[in-house]
Amino acid sequence: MVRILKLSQLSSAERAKLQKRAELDIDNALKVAQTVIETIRERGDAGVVDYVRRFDYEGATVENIKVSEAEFERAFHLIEPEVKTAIEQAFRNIQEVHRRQMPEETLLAEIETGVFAGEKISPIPNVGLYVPRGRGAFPSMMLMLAIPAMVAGVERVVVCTPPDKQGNVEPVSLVAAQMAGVREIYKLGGVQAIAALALGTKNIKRVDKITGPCSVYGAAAKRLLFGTVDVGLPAGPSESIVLADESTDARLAALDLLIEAEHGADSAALLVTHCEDLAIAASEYAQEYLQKLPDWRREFCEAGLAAYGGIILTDSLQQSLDFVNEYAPEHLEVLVSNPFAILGKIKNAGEILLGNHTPSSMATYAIGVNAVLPTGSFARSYSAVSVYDFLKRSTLAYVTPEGFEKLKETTKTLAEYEGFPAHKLAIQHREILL
Ligand SMILES: NC(=O)C1=CN([C@@H]2O[C@H](COP(=O)(O)OP(=O)(O)OC[C@H]3O[C@@H](n4cnc5c(N)ncnc54)[C@H](O)[C@@H]3O)[C@@H](O)[C@H]2O)C=CC1
Ligand SMILES: N[C@@H](Cc1c[nH]c[nH+]1)C(=O)O
Ligand SMILES: [Zn+2]
Repeated sequence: MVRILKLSQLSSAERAKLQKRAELDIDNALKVAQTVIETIRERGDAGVVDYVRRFDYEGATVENIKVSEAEFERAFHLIEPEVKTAIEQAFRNIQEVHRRQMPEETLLAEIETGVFAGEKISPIPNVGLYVPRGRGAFPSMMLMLAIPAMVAGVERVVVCTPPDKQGNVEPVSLVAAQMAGVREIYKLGGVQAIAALALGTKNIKRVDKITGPCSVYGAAAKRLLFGTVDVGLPAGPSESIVLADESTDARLAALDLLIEAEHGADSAALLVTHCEDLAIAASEYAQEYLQKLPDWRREFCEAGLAAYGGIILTDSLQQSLDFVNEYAPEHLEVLVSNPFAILGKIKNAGEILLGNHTPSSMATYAIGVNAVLPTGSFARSYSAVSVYDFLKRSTLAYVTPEGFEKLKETTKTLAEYEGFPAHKLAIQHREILL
């Protein structure tokens, strides 16, 4: 049985534990990350290689941690035709979604007569993408990161992704990277990847921004290197809420509960409902579906559902919605009778998936929406990865002589009040010089 927790009977400590998710366990990873970062800072490429050897691939050398042309080529021979077709459809949809996101390059509007203001959009010049590979292969994440970066026009896109024990990068990820136009890939995972990208070494030029989901080790490295590099959104252990009412098919609720649960023992998968019959039925179905998973994935589900997840029984749909908004899940599936009717009440969620035909696995692979999403309650303020992660905005202004006349007194008055005489002088002298 998947545990059923009655919300009104939870102590504030139990609610806080649910809310906090697996971020609880980052302290140990921070210690590991600190040592690795210091070593890489001092020893550069040699330090990077030492840690690849220790954590991922014993045969790593300074030369072979970069994916070679031969490896790119070989990946095309290793991919199964149906996987290639699937990647191609995913690619098209992700590209289409992100092309539609692209804003106008320049925006300049007349704010008052002769006063033009707006912004100019430019890509970030150097970006590092982290594509995980620990408890799964993630070519889908390669697409989700590389496509918006390319659509945004980033000049240098570098990818780090862990090698397997034989030193190989997962081949479908290499095909996906090539489709998106990425050619600079290093076989680095966890802390050594984030540190190399943030600090730079002789062989790996530093980047301006790193983005991509990772386990607790990468997350710890990002936390320590915040300030050295832009570390993007916090995208950690997967989490989800399936929101259900009395109309929901308990089998769908149970199936979708397991989607996020299977990522790892640190995943938080919740089913939230005010309907007790549904809660009990979904718990039983989930138990049944768990038997269809291989042992290691089932064990992930069981551990995560017992520690951070389960079924939350509320008193009403409104209380369920309040819980959702407080929790701010990465993924939210709305399986209630009329999902559009409650859309306006959903305030905090990385992704909102409406109705019975929109399971989160489809959003991860095929719809085209970005599946790299904020976790750990950061959906309260962060958004899914998008072209905006790879763009920055410069404000832009142009004032005509007529506009200058309109703004000069205000500028002088405020400069005087704030005590900045040079600010005022620049206006006063213009009145004489121009
Ligand atoms: N929020 C989002 O949008 C997404 C989140 N995810 C999450 O990202 C995470 C990916 O994690 P993983 O699959 O584990 O891949 P990962 O690539 O982040 O982790 C593997 C790396 O961790 C390092 N590592 C492993 N054990 C270590 C140790 N004892 N000490 C130091 N370093 C160690 C190794 O260098 C290895 O390369 C999962 O939690 C998954 O749920 C995945 C996709 C999307
Ligand atoms: N659904 C995942 C992403 C994923 C990629 N592959 C499988 N799952 C997430 O929550 O973040
Ligand atoms: Zn997933």
